This record gives sequence, C-alpha cells and structure tokens, in this order.
Amino acid sequence: MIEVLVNGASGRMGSEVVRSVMAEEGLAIAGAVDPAAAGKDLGEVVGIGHNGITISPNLEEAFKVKKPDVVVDFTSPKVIYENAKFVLSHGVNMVIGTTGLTADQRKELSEIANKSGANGLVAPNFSLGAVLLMKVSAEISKYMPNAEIIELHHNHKYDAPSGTAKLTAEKMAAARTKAPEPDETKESLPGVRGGKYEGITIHSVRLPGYVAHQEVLFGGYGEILTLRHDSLDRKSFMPGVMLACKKCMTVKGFVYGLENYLE
Ligand SMILES: NC(=O)C1=CN([C@@H]2O[C@H](COP(=O)(O)OP(=O)(O)OC[C@H]3O[C@@H](n4cnc5c(N)ncnc54)[C@H](OP(=O)(O)O)[C@@H]3O)[C@@H](O)[C@H]2O)C=CC1
Ligand SMILES: O=C(O)C1=N[C@H](C(=O)O)C[C@H](O)C1
Repeated sequence: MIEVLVNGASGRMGSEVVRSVMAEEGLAIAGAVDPAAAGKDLGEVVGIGHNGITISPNLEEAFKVKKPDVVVDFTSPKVIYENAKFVLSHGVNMVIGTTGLTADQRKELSEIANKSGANGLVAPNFSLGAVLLMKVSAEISKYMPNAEIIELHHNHKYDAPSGTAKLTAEKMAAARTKAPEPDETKESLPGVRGGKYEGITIHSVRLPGYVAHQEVLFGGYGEILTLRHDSLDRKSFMPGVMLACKKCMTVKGFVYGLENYLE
C-alpha cells in the first residue's frame, strides 16, 4: 500500500484527491494538511462521513504523526515552494499539482530531491486531454508559428496566466522552426492584446461558471486551426493524479509535465 498525504486537503482539488485516493486500489491516506480545517475530521470535511483522520495544521505536524510515502500538493502558488522544499528535503516523494513554481525554483527543488533521494513530478495539468492538447499544439507550431492561447477559468483562481497555458507556450516556442509573422496592431487600451510569454500571446478569462478550459488558435493564409480542451469537472484530473502517486515511487528524478509519466 502506498501511503499518501494530501496537502490542501479541504480545497477544491485536495478534497477530490482525498476521495479518489480512498477509492483507489494500492493507495491509502496517511494524513492530510490544511490550516483552515486543522483539527477537523478529514472524512467529514470532504463529505464522506467521519473517518477518524484528523487534519493537521502544517506538514511538520503531519510528518510527526506519520511520514508518508508520497505528498500530493494542491495548495497555492504563494506557499508551494516552501512546501516542496520541506517534503523533498525529508526524502519523501512529491506530486505537485499547484501552479506557480518558476524554472529556477524547479531547478533548486530538483537538486534538493537528488540529494535526499526523493522523486517528484510538477504537472500544471493532470487531465489526459490537456496533456494531448499541449503535445499536438507543439507539433502544429512547427508548421503554423502564428498562434495565440486563450485560457478560461473560474474567478477563484489565484494565478494568471494558468500553469497549463505557460507550459503549452513553452512547448510551442521550443517546437517552432520559424518566427511568427508580427502583427501591426497598436493597443489603445493597455492589456487588450493579452500578455506575451515565450513570444506567444496568452489571454486569461476569469468568470464564475468555468472550471478549466483552453483554446489554442493557429493562423495561416486563409485558414485558422482551433484546438480546445474543457475540464468540465475536477474528476478529469484524478486518473492522472492517481497514476502519478504510483509512478513517483519508482520513476527516478524530479520531472515537469505529466507526459514524463505517460510515455
Ligand atoms: N495540476 C492540475 O491538474 C491542477 C492544478 N490546480 C492548481 O492547484 C492549486 C489549488 O487549486 P484549488 O484546489 O482550486 O484551490 P483551493 O483554494 O480550492 O484549495 C487550496 C487549499 O490549500 C489550502 N492551503 C493554503 N495554504 C496552505 C498551506 N500552507 N498548507 C496547506 N494547505 C494550504 C487552502 O486553504 P485556505 O483556503 O484556507 O487558504 C485551500 O483549502 C492551484 O495552484 C491551481 O492552479 C488546479 C486544478 C488542476
Ligand atoms: O486553478 C485551476 O483551476 C487550474 N489550474 C491549473 C492551471 O493553472 O493550469 C490546471 C487547470 O487549468 C485548473
């Protein structure tokens, strides 16, 4: 049995992960952390009824109760770097769904993991459809370098652009074989053309009602190719998270992108 601690256990993603781990063969809940829900019964907080597991206020306290095999983190871009440093320096494997880590921070975390012997994955998106959208977008970029990304999320999301949009842009930029044609537009309203990342324009939409959605638009001569992915429910991320909890036990190193565990 792989013992999993869920960090951010009472959040939108964390509570879904707790329910999925409990239902998954080969995985068990070792503990749960969430400052606002500390001291409460985990089962009651995630809506499955009393289960006798008390939510800890932080990782340090949780590790005193039981050191897990894997920590799954869905917390906040504000705290993920410190969380990851703590977990990996204790030699515990980590599955990071939280967005916001910079390339420099990922490099530092990789060094910490190498030293302690822990494995880890940082995946800005755990849904299979989104991973495929990124892969296909990179392939199309070889032939159609003019492209823009529109990501659409619920209005409680902290960061913009989304982690998925950033990884998509990184993959597209790396795959381009020629520079895109520049546009001649001048903004008369700051920000109206979106933001540029890796030379690719990203537009972030935030509205109640959305879960997680992304379009990639490619423009050619007299033609447009549009790809779109919609996560309509947070259950869409769960098969990827469950797979990652198992794979990080054996796949060596600290990697970026779920495709590293799929291919
Ligand atoms: N990789 C993927 O596939 C996906 C990634 N995400 C990412 O996951 C992250 C979380 O998203 P979501 O679940 O919607 O957010 P929520 O705000 O719903 O959940 C985050 C939870 O973490 C808690 N928290 C805050 N600080 C800490 C801390 N130091 N230690 C432990 N828990 C803490 C929050 O408590 P409080 O509310 O009291 O602050 C909250 O309960 C975001 O970065 C989001 O972009 C989301 C969906 C899919
Ligand atoms: O905050 C969210 O909800 C999501 N965050 C991730 C991101 O920033 O890409 C993944 C998914 O889009 C949902």
